Amino acid sequence: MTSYAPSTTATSPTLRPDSAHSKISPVPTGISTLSNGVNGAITTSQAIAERIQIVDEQKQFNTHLGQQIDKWGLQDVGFAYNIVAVFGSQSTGKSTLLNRLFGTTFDVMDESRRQQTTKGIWMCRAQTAPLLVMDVEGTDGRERGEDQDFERKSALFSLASSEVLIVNLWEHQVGLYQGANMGLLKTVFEVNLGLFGKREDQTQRTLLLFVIRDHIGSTPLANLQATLTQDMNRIWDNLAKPPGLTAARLDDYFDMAFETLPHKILMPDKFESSVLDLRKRFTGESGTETYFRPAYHKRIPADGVSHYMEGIWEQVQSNKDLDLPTQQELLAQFRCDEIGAAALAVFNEEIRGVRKPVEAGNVVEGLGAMMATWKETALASYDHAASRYHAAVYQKKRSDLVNTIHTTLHPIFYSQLKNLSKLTLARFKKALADALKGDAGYDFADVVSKAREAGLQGWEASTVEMLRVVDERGGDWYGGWEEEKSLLLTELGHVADVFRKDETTKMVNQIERALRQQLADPVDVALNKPGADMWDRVLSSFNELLGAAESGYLTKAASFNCTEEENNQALETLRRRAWTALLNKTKEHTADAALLAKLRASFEERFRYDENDVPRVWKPEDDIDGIFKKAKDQTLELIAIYAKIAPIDASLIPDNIPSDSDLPPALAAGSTDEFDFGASLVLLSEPKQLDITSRFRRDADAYYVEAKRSTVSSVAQIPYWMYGVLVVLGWNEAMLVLFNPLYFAALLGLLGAAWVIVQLNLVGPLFNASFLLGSENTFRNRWIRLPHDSLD
Ligand SMILES: Nc1nc2c(ncn2[C@@H]2O[C@H](COP(=O)(O)OP(=O)(O)OP(=O)(O)O)[C@@H](O)[C@H]2O)c(=O)[nH]1
Repeated sequence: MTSYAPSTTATSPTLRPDSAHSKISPVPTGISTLSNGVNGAITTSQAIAERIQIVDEQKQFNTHLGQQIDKWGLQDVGFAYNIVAVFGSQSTGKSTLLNRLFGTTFDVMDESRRQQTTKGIWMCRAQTAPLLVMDVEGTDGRERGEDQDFERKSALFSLASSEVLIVNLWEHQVGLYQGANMGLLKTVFEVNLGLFGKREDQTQRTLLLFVIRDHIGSTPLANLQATLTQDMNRIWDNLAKPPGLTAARLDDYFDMAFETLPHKILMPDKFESSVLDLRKRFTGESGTETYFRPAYHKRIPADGVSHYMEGIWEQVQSNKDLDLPTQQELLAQFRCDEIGAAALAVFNEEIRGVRKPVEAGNVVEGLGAMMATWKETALASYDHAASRYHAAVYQKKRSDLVNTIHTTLHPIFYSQLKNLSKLTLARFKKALADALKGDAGYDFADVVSKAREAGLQGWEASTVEMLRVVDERGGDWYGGWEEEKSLLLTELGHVADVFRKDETTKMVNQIERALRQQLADPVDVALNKPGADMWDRVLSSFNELLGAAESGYLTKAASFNCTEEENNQALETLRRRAWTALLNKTKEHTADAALLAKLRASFEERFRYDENDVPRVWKPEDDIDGIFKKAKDQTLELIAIYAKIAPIDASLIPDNIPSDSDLPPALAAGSTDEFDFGASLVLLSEPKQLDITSRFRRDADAYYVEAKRSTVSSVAQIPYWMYGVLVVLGWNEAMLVLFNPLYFAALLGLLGAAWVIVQLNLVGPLFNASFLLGSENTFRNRWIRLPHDSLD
């Protein structure tokens, strides 16, 4: 079972860090917190003092190692850390040495019980340096008996991860070739050959640091070193080496260093000062060279150490061949995936904010720059942590990450493209509408080209910004972009066509309106002065104005980029409308009431005025009948003139006014009745002419009767003798009235009424009323009695 000791407090009261020696404290005083120096994170001394059993007695690996490394503040230091492991016989003061050297908190044996304390493999962080220290269970462990399996596995494990292997031994063990240490060294050399022997690149080395304890001083270090070197070479030479490595030498793989420490109990002061000196060789204090050389580093980034060690231990445990390059590659794959996933999680969180609005059809401003930033941030975060791992794996996973980022961004890119196209089209429409709002004075082609140019430029600027997110691998992005651009251009063309049609129609309408106004006066003048050349005058004006309108249209249409067919259609429409306008104008003049008024006026002019334009006063000797007949005949001739547009000069009749049968169905469909130019020349049908003729005759007859009556009234006189007859015959009646009180009273009443009428000025109105009544009766009687034919 794995165990995890989170604090310095020992789990057993008998197992406590050695603190008996007050001169050198395991935790340097005055240091309460430490910065790991990489990301500025502060790690407390309490956290640093924590230890962890990474492999327990049951040979289980502790999966909390990663968390502990993080707590020690080493997660982000990359390669800026070191690992040292200690080996040696049981109870040779290994833990004591490590605690003294590095301020670690490994358990130290209780003197009174003398039993093995370190079980499995423990790890601590050094107090003053980014150094991981491994305390390995003592070899020849009494509790494990003859089980050499753990010794081999822990040696393999330590060699695969540590830079420096401290071999801890008593002075008296030196030269004992058959001793436990020699067995340990043999194991170390064997597993080292298995691990690093087959590598072509033999730069991977390990430092073997022999620390000779309880050195009395009688045998100098040089002699001890020579003995140990001799022993090791002998072990190396006797080693059964794999084929191809028979010539391999010990110093091809190992560097050696030797240190002695005085007796801890007998020479405590010397012991402590020697430990202090030794510590400097690890920490580099006082500028001394350290034991840690780059060639010893196993090149495992600190954040991958736990996973790497777990993998190594798994391999070691299952007795499989431990292939470090494969382990490093596996670690790289695992860590690069983890780092990539973390970077992607942040990336996905960032794009979440724009995904909805873009999918809802909105354009997100500056999306290209945002996309680039998100991608850069994700890759920078990936590169920062993953670039320390196996180069090929790092590159491959980076490429996968880039692809995932592109795939995630692609739908957003595509939606943004579509939204930008929609926005560009809307802006294009508005720009055209605004520019064409005013009166003429704009060049349509110029307006369209400028608006299209501006729209396209904006679209490209925003979309190209997004394209920068992908490199040459974003082929589908570029393809989609090109496709969308050509779609947009087609759409812009359609919109411009619609506007051009509208503008053409508007222009034709304007020209038609102007033409109608210009046509009104000449047509009025001509039709109010009827005569044989009346239609010549009308059509001359019409042709002149239509010609001007047509050339006006063509001048303006030059800027519309219209096709010839469109121009022809527009001109045909214009001609047709101009003709309709002319017809409408003439119909105003040939409407019943208007035409009758014209005929009456013409007749009156001829009948009631003489040759000198002086009004006629009819006398009995005048030839009323003759004058009447002539005036009437001349007036009746006008009806035929008004009835049809028929100029004397037939060439004045336009020959390019299209009938419905000449027009394409789309243009002809607007009218309800089918238009035929030839038929449109006839303004009054035969029945209509007869009707007008008959109505005019009645009016003319009235004039005739009036003329006749005026001659009668001018000759009527009462003879004077009639007044004498009236007095003689009425004498009796007058006397009767005067002398009869009743009649006399009635006479007085009548006189009174007459006086009132005179006073109220009612004489005139009463006279007029009685005259009109009388005239009406007279006319009615005469119309009834006078047959029309008698007047012809
Ligand atoms: N003579 C002598 N005794 C020492 C020295 N260092 C430590 N001791 C004593 O040796 C005993 C074992 O010390 P540990 O540090 O527990 O030894 P260890 O090798 O870690 O023991 P295990 O972990 O059980 O293998 C303790 O009682 C220490 O006080 C030393 O330099 N000389």
